[in-house]
Amino acid sequence: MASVEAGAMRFDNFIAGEWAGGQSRVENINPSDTRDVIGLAARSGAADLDRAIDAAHAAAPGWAASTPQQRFDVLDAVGTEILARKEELGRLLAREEGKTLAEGIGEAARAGQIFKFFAGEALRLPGERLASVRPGIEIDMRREPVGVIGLITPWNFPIAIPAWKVAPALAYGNAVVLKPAELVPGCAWALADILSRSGLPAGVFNLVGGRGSELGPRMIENPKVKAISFTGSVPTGRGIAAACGQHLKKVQLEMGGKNPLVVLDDADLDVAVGAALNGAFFSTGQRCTASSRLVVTEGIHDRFVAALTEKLKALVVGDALDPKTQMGPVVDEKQLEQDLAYVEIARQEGGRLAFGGDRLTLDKPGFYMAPALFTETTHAMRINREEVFGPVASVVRVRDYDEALAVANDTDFGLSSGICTTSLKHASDFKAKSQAGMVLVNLPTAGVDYHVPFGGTKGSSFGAREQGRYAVEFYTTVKTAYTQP
Ligand SMILES: NC(=O)C1=CN([C@@H]2O[C@H](COP(=O)(O)OP(=O)(O)OC[C@H]3O[C@@H](n4cnc5c(N)ncnc54)[C@H](OP(=O)(O)O)[C@@H]3O)[C@@H](O)[C@H]2O)C=CC1
Ligand SMILES: O=C(O)CCC(=O)C(=O)O
Repeated sequence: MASVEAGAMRFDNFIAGEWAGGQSRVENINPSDTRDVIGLAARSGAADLDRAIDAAHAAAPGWAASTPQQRFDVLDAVGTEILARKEELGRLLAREEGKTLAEGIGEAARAGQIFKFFAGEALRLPGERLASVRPGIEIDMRREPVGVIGLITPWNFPIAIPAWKVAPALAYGNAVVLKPAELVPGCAWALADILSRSGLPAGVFNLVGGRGSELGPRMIENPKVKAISFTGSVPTGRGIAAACGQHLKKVQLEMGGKNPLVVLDDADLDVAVGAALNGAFFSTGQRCTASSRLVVTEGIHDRFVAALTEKLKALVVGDALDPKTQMGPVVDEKQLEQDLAYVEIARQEGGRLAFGGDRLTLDKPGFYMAPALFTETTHAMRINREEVFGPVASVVRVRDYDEALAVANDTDFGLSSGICTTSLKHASDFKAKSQAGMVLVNLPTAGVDYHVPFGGTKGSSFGAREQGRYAVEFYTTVKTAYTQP
């Protein structure tokens, strides 16, 4: 068994049950210290992808015919190994993505729990039986695997997002080709390594590294691929949806967010500040569920801003692997430039920079930035309309709950939303009227459970929900069978 702690690693493709290089190799760089080359990852060409799809296509019927017990055993074994190795995997994750060590370990554990959850779901494949409107006929509705599914994943949750796509796909009897983000090949490779020893037949799971802009369109065009599940940016997601429409392919998209956290006058200040700090800045703000808009009523506004600013001053930014670090680096230079550009845009729009927003020079070369908090912003400003995907949050001051709700809903996105209040009336009203797929009361808008549906409304998501029991919708197709006994 290869160890992910070993020096310079090779993150190969995994195709038809065998490890293979791609067309070329690309360096996997540590964003906390760019001198640290974690490994060399396969950059695949069209032929590599085609081989992976062919392998999945050949293996799909066998896996579709596997018993629930076989599926349970594989997924349970994968979950057990991930959980047993969560520190080591979390370390690899923190090293390649820049999340803190604690966050990395937490995410690895979440991936293990997801496999355990879907191991159980493999035993509980739902079906339905109804009487026919015609006499003497029985109807049953059964769920069958879709076939070969292409999974395209982003860099910000390098093990949890592959896990929450791969685990249900396998639990419901599909074969998969996983194309992870090029920035984070290590975690996908580690997952493939664990799957390779899980008893899964060759070809059911395939890993192909490489450029999404080249491999993605080719994957969608291939008639052997029956469905695509994607998490990433809005423009890429829209392009994938259009291409899948062209090829009449099932598609599921999880994209951006501009998630509001409403703070009302009657909120517990410590709870509100804690939720904002965690929701906006943990994981360096690189979460589609990040609380990037802080919508605060005027009675608590100044106290909230002062208390949050104090927390930000004390937040330790540094190397993700240093246990003292509370916020790691941004994932790469391109994302850092995007974050800094939005700080400038917000300044020019008239936002007041209450804290941070500068590139930080630490004792090692990395993509460090001070968390940025803007105040005096309006919801018409670009900083409140476009996803930054970094440690940048802006406060919008509002009169009362009604205005807060209107501002919270005035967005093209609808992934998650939150409210901090001690009023049951306002909490209940917000849960009913917030136009988001996930609503949280007195909690951060990010960091959600693994066993319940994940997804949003409006421009944030498209297609069936991910995670929990609801994942069955995307990863199966329904057959209606009539019998006259
Ligand atoms: N909602 C979310 O969870 C995420 C949102 N984002 C947002 O996206 C911005 C850009 O990040 P980025 O990583 O470039 O996001 P992308 O949407 O470009 O990447 C997500 C995944 O899609 C792949 N991909 C890229 N182009 C295509 C294509 N044409 N067809 C199919 N797949 C493709 C990527 O591969 P490759 O890595 O090779 O490019 C990656 O695996 C961020 O600044 C952030 O705003 C980013 C990550 C996650
Ligand atoms: O907040 C979470 O728990 C998950 C966030 C996520 O999936 C994402 O940012 O892509």
